[in-house]
Amino acid sequence: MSFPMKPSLRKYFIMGSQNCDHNPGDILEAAAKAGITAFQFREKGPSSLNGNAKLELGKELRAICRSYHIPFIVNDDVELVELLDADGIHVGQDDRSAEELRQAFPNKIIGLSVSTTDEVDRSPIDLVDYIGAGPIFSTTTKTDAKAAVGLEWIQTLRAQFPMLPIVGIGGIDTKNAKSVLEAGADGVSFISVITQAEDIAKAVKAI
Ligand SMILES: Cc1ncc(COP(=O)(O)OP(=O)(O)O)c(N)n1
Ligand SMILES: Cc1nc(C(=O)O)sc1CCOP(=O)(O)O
Ligand SMILES: [Mg+2]
Repeated sequence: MSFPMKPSLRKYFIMGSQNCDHNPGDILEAAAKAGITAFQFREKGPSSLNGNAKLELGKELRAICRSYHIPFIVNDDVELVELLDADGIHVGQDDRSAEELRQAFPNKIIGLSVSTTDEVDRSPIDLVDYIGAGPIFSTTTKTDAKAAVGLEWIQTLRAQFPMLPIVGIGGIDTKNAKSVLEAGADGVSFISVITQAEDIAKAVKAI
């Protein structure tokens, strides 16, 4: 299935079991029902699952995305992309290169993180489908996140790449999401604003 890139980035939810204090499938189902436009399976960091447990959770979350017709993107794990027939993969500067991924997956969505102009200069931007720009605001969800780069980073990227699909990430919540779009992003990606929400539907709609 193919997905239009910019609309898919509008409300891009990211999650792994390590982010959840109750069933991840129930959280994704509630978020999908409420209108998220893409999902990234990011099973990573302290207390995350490995091996078969990761695969089984991935299968469950993949099926939910299929039933809501939203792209299912895997973070980092190339093998899992194949095992789950994911719609795409998101990688950072220290992960598998976008060149290799484009060769392996000519028709899948490839997302790449960029946080500095040096990273942009080193990256094959023309080979990827979208870029993740962040952390826009400070975040405690990713333990090795860089210092916040601010909304100026979105403005800089948008000026350099007028047509490129861009999604902001890091510390995005119901109050500041609009400012990320106003700075020029096509969408926002977020974890804790949903996994820690008392009312997931209300939070997705507010974003
Ligand atoms: C949409 C989006 N943007 C950025 C990231 C961060 O990717 P990366 O820098 O590879 O860090 P990890 O997520 O792998 O810890 C992302 N996952 N998604
Ligand atoms: C996975 C991730 N990547 C980031 C980056 O800046 O590249 S920030 C981040 C965590 C985002 O979680 P929250 O929405 O809870 O702040
Ligand atoms: Mg990564």
